[in-house]
Amino acid sequence: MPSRKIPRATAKRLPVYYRYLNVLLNANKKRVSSTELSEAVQVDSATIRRDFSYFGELGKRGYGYDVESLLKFFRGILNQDKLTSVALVGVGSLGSALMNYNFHQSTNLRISAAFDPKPELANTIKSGIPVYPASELKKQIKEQQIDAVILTVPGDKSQAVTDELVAAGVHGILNFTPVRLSVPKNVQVQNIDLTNELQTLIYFIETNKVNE
Ligand SMILES: NC(=O)c1ccc[n+]([C@@H]2O[C@H](COP(=O)([O-])OP(=O)(O)OC[C@H]3O[C@@H](n4cnc5c(N)ncnc54)[C@H](O)[C@@H]3O)[C@@H](O)[C@H]2O)c1
Repeated sequence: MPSRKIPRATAKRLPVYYRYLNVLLNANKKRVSSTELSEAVQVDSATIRRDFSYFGELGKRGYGYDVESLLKFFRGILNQDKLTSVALVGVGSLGSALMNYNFHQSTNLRISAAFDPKPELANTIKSGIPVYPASELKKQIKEQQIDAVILTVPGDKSQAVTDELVAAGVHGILNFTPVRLSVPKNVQVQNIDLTNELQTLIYFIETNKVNE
């Protein structure tokens, strides 16, 4: 798949489209219009058309989009065809919950290694995932060729751990810590901030009430 520069907001919507297209496929639907898609995924149809336009001519005017070919196309982009191993760093409350979840519904993502400095956790298997001592971080990440990491360490440890991850060759960090990490240009950081999400939700609840 050639690499294309697409806006981050578009990239974030792709898995949403992908999941809904799978629902349509399972319901034996052959095609979908951008209006139908828009209602189902709650993204306005102009945005959907613009998102899809980054990937060339995917649909035909008056026909809509062919569900199967769209899915095939997105599967390629989202790497759904190959198993992606990620590591988790920081096996505390949040880290343990994510390990227990381990993307069971997804066929292509799994946490294949976890790291923590606590001696009682080192070299154990937790939720089916090997936990290595933090001192082995660099070695294991390199050996297992892990590209993406879920970061669930305490905030004050996050930058030092990030520097180690970058040195080990990691290219993406899903950052659950409240710290804004500093990384080189070739490393992507996706910040997950539950407070932010909740505040956004509350904002929309209030706005909807005003418009009711
Ligand atoms: N984004 C969110 O919505 C959200 C929600 C809850 C917590 N958090 C954040 O997630 C992080 C984890 O929270 P928690 O409640 O699970 O904390 P926790 O203290 O239970 O777990 C942190 C774990 O990191 C380990 N650790 C410390 N230094 C490490 C290192 N160098 N390498 C690997 N592991 C190391 C600790 O031993 C511990 O097991 C915190 O930064 C917290 O602020 C974020």
